[in-house]
Amino acid sequence: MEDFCKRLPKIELHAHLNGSLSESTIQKLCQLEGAPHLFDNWQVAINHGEHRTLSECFEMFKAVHALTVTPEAVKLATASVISDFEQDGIIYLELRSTPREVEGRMTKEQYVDAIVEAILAHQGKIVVKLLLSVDRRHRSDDAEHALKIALDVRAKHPDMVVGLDLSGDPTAGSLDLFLPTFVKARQHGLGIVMHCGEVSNKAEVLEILKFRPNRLGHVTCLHPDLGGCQEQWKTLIESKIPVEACLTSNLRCKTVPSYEKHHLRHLLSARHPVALSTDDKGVFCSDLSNEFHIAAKSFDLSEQDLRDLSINTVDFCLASQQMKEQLRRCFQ
Ligand SMILES: CNc1ncnc2c1ncn2[C@@H]1O[C@H](COP(=O)(O)O)[C@@H](O)[C@H]1O
Ligand SMILES: [Zn+2]
Repeated sequence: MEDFCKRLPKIELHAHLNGSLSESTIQKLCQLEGAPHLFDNWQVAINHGEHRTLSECFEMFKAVHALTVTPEAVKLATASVISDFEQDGIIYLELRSTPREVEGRMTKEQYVDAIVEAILAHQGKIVVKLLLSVDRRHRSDDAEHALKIALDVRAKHPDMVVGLDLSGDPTAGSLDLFLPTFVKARQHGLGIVMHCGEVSNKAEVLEILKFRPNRLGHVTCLHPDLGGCQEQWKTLIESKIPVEACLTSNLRCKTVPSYEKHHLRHLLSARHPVALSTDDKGVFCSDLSNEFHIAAKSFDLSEQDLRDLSINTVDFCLASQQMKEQLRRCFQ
């Protein structure tokens, strides 16, 4: 089964750039920055492993963000992440990242340009699209800025940026601050993906479901067994909005008690559209093949079930119809 999961062509729709860096990429970035001690910081943070809480997970990103501080580093990081996904059998990747500036070294525009350059320079077969993230800890101006950058990049490279994401510490910020930007993004034809219900927050979950993003990330605390309630769960299931299910991420952040009790079980039994996703394969040390394998073991899925799961994910991509047809042909 492990080998089958590796060989199965897969689609990754929920991957944060700075959360997806492998140990060897982190090492290269430390060399580039001339700062070997930053590798020690990263190792200390990653070795915290199993015992992390959600807020400690967010500490991990600081260790990585200390390394992707120049356009050159961002380009190297992006190129490595794309190659890693390709080697894991990913045929289509929607990579997301939060435009970040580092005083005196990189503007947000340069940050995003570096990602775009790395995507354009990649020689392999994997198709890569970009989503720009809005961090809940930031201000509404930052969200507007992310939208502007997304539209500017789209003007230069029409098919590259496919949407806007809402992410960041789920205990910070408020949806209302950013909703006007997401409304505008939708009017401009961008796709919308939102992290939803990583912590219990009924009012916000219902507001997000009402807004109807193209896809939802996590939806962890909606089911009554996981801190939610019937109303949230029923509204989700009736919405039929595809869910990016991140098994290991949720387990490692301790928002679900075990794989077996993960809400993916309920999503599968309700035949809800789902896309297995890694979230942060570097931080949580699990690639997409491994996530498929875990799903198979935890929910008794057959090879055919996994094949169907993977193929059905094509429908939830934010790419053009033409690209979706191309992906379906890949599976055939
Ligand atoms: C664990 N679950 C999660 N929930 C919410 N946001 C998350 C996340 N995992 C990652 N991020 C978001 O992605 C950023 C890192 O990648 P980029 O610098 O954007 O490439 C984090 O700082 C956080 O804002
Ligand atoms: Zn995420």
